[in-house]
Amino acid sequence: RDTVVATPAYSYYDKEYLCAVKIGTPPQTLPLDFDTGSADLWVFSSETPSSSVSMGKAIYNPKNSSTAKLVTGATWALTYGDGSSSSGDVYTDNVTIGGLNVAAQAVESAQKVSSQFAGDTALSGLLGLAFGTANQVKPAVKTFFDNIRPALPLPIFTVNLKKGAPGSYNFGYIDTTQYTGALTYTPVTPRYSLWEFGISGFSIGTAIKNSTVIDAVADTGTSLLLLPLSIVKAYYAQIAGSSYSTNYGAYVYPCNITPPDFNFYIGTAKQVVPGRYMNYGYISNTQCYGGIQSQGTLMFSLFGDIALKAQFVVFDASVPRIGWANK
Ligand SMILES: N[C@H]1[C@H](O)[C@@H](Sc2ccccc2)[C@@H]2OC[C@H]1O2
Repeated sequence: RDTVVATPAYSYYDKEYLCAVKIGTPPQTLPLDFDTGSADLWVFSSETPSSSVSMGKAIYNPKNSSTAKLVTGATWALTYGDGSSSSGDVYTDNVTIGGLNVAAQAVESAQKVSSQFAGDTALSGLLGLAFGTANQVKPAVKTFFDNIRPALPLPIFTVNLKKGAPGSYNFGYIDTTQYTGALTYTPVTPRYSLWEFGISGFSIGTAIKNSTVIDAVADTGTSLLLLPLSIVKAYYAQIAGSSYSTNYGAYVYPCNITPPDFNFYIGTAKQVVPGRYMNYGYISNTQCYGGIQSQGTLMFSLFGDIALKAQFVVFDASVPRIGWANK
């Protein structure tokens, strides 16, 4: 039974959520972005070029850990959906999250990071919570969740992100005080080693349900809610004064308007993303960046933080399946 606080970084628009992770002996604490959309635990380290390490950023230094061991010959390289990338070598070391400890967890040390990571002054790395088959270390290593799973009462973790406030990741149990109503589960098909599921339909504001199966991935490492272009257009058609900004490559809307709710259905259960959650930030004192954007050529929709922060979500590896509840 373990809980860890997820604090929004850049909290004026909740770009990402970071959790304190202790690595090494004595422990070195780093804020990591728990990412259900990838499966590698990598960190800024003493091996990361200093020009890529922003002032004050916490880094992992294996030389200061009596339990660090280099995994000879192991390497890793990642390119994420947003084009960011990182790569390096691998250590094993003690990793503790909340009260859960893995003695010889693979910790991937960054010897190279792309500009998106170098420019991110908040995070010190990522902790992947997708299925282990997505891990990019050669030869492959286990994810934190795969290592800790046998020690958990249930093979699950839950995600309770919040708008502009700290939420939590819980491992091994469901805290029923974190949601309202019922949890509704639907199967996960990990064909890309991701938490991929189907929604049975959607509705905008108070309109009736549009029954259409949509293939989606629950991704805590993605900030926005990315949907098929037809749905995105129908959504912004409900907001007077909204438009597609070629400057930003995104839909924007007048900040003084509260957008409609976006509702998605798990089976017959209606899951609500309130319109007040849709402001992803001011781009001027009148225009705001919409939280819903097009998934473009992606083969699935991406339920990122804009949707996740409105929900309580159970990532259950036993079936696998995913459970959703309003809160
Ligand atoms: N699963 C996601 C991942 O966590 C991020 S990597 C990232 C980059 C910069 C800042 C924070 C995180 C990237 O965007 C979508 C997909 O890839």
